[in-house]
Amino acid sequence: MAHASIIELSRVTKTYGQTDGSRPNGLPALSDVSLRIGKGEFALLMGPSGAGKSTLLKLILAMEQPDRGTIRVAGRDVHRLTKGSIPYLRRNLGAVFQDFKLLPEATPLENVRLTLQVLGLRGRDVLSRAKESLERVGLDPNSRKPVRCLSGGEQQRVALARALANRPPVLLADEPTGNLDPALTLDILRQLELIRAAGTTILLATHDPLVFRHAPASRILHLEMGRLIEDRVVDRAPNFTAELDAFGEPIDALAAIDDDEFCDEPVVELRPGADANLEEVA
Ligand SMILES: Nc1ncnc2c1ncn2[C@@H]1O[C@H](COP(=O)(O)OP(=O)(O)OP(=O)(O)O)[C@@H](O)[C@H]1O
Repeated sequence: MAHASIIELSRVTKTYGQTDGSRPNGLPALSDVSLRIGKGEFALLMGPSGAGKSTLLKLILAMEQPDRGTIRVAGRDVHRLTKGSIPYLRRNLGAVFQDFKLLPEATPLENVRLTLQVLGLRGRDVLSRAKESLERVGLDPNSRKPVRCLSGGEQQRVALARALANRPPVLLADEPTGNLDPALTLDILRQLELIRAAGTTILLATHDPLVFRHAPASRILHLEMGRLIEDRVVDRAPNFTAELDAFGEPIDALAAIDDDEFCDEPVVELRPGADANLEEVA
């Protein structure tokens, strides 16, 4: 089925400055990359370490500038946006990076709520949206635990909830299952599939073969040495049950982890407007 494009790269090349530790000889991190991702797709960006996956995501987020080429999100060239429009772009793109930088002393709800405030949301909407997005990823919005007491998988879910709280049409995820065991990896994939089924376009970068085998992707993009060597439409029905049987773990492994013995440290209350914390979330 043809989709209208929501992300479009046209002949994009990106070289990092040679003085800051990039590849020798100024080899581009991305070389003449063109691709389109349709609305509602689940695109998997594969490739070994150093292939250029994070660079591609950062270019879409306008965190890096291309040397050449154009990058459009929902038809708008993200590198020609006025400064004032960058927050607009960020609001439309949810992002989960591996170093998800949650506030360790804050509860999941505080983490999500503060991010929404940084994005400029105010009023009653903030709390209800924060709660809704935690519920959406299967977490209890009323949990009083600081996130440092949560398991890796639970923390990753908080990061996902934070990226989704603003209901962005597109979710960019860079190794969102890094450091998670196989059962939790599959659990995150299941969450992502639910998010996609609710209408969010997903671009997930990974070099994890387990993710490659099980992500319910509609498109496989393969980068190597900065070049897009494969762009293939696939039709994969989500199926997490067979692999879980093999691991002998229940799919809802997180529910079992979430018990009070895990951490009994008190929560440090964050006051609304605690600016020192806001900077870390942004
Ligand atoms: N800020 C930077 N400055 C200089 N070189 C960089 C920078 N970021 C990335 N690179 C270089 O660009 C190339 C692509 O890196 P990138 O992080 O995009 O790859 P990746 O596929 O995401 O790898 P990984 O899976 O290890 O994160 C690598 O050679 C890397 O060393």
